[in-house]
Amino acid sequence: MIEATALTKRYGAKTAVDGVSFTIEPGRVTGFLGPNGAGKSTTMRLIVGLDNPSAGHVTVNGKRYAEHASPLREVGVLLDAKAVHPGRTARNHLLALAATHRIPRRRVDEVIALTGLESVAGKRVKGFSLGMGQRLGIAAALLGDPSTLILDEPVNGLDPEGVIWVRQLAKHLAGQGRTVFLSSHLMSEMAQTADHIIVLGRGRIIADASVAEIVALASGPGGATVRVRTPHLDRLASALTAGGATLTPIPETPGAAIVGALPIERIGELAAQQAVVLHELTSLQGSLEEAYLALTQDDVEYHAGGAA
Ligand SMILES: Nc1ncnc2c1ncn2[C@@H]1O[C@H](COP(=O)(O)OP(=O)(O)OP(=O)(O)O)[C@@H](O)[C@H]1O
Repeated sequence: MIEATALTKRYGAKTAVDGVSFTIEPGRVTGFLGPNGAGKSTTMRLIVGLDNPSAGHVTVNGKRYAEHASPLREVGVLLDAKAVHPGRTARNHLLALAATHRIPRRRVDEVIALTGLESVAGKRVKGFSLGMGQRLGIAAALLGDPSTLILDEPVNGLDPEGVIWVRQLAKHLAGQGRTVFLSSHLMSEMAQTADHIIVLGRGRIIADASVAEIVALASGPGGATVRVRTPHLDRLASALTAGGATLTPIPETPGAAIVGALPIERIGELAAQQAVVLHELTSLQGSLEEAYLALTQDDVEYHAGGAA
């Protein structure tokens, strides 16, 4: 179990993590979602004592990371898969780690097999692809057979087969009663992997709930989340926000926006009243990806009168 209380990290004037409190429970996969720069990596570094908090505290199984007699046996961590001596072979890297933590050699072979690295274990790490490096990082995290796993962007660089492998591994480890905490910016991936999700935005917790609850939360009172696309977004935005809707443009798709707090039928009716042509009107209930977008993009939200 990981418990953070009012955890804060400031770098000069920048507050990377801003008074965050959460509990990561054992026996389930908890996803840590947030856009780039939200503070996910900083939070993970604070958990494992690679950085000191400016305020607040965080414990793993009731103690600060550094207070554990053998941290590698308590907490397995993948933070930066490139932090490996490039001239060493994968097996020697794992053997060196095992030796410093009095972990038996046979455990090295076990994690090599578990992570599918048998064919490259004797090769130097500097020739490894990003995906192979990620597998080696996960092998190192598993070495001490820890009850808590913290993996920062573990599917980064993996091929589709590797992504499914990480997904199954995370679920399997949680099924054994371990605490599994994974970060990602891939909402669709998290929806398939995590039982519980914490969404971080600009250093603060936006949501801490099950996938289903997060989708419902983003839908807001009075209606599901709906995606619209029109050549006349400004006119539609005025009509919808006047009708009580929230509207968040999707920057990558001109004319598209996520609409909340208004039923899909009412959105269609208001568009018709204003003679606004719709190229798309889609109900997004059930899509964590769109929910996440609506939750984290509130800074570009149209408000009533703001889009005339
Ligand atoms: N050592 C540091 N010195 C100064 N600022 C930092 C430092 N580390 C992180 N930051 C800043 O803190 C904020 C949070 O960064 P962090 O890396 O934790 O975010 P993240 O959610 O993990 O994003 P990403 O997915 O891009 O890594 C960013 O604005 C970042 O620039």
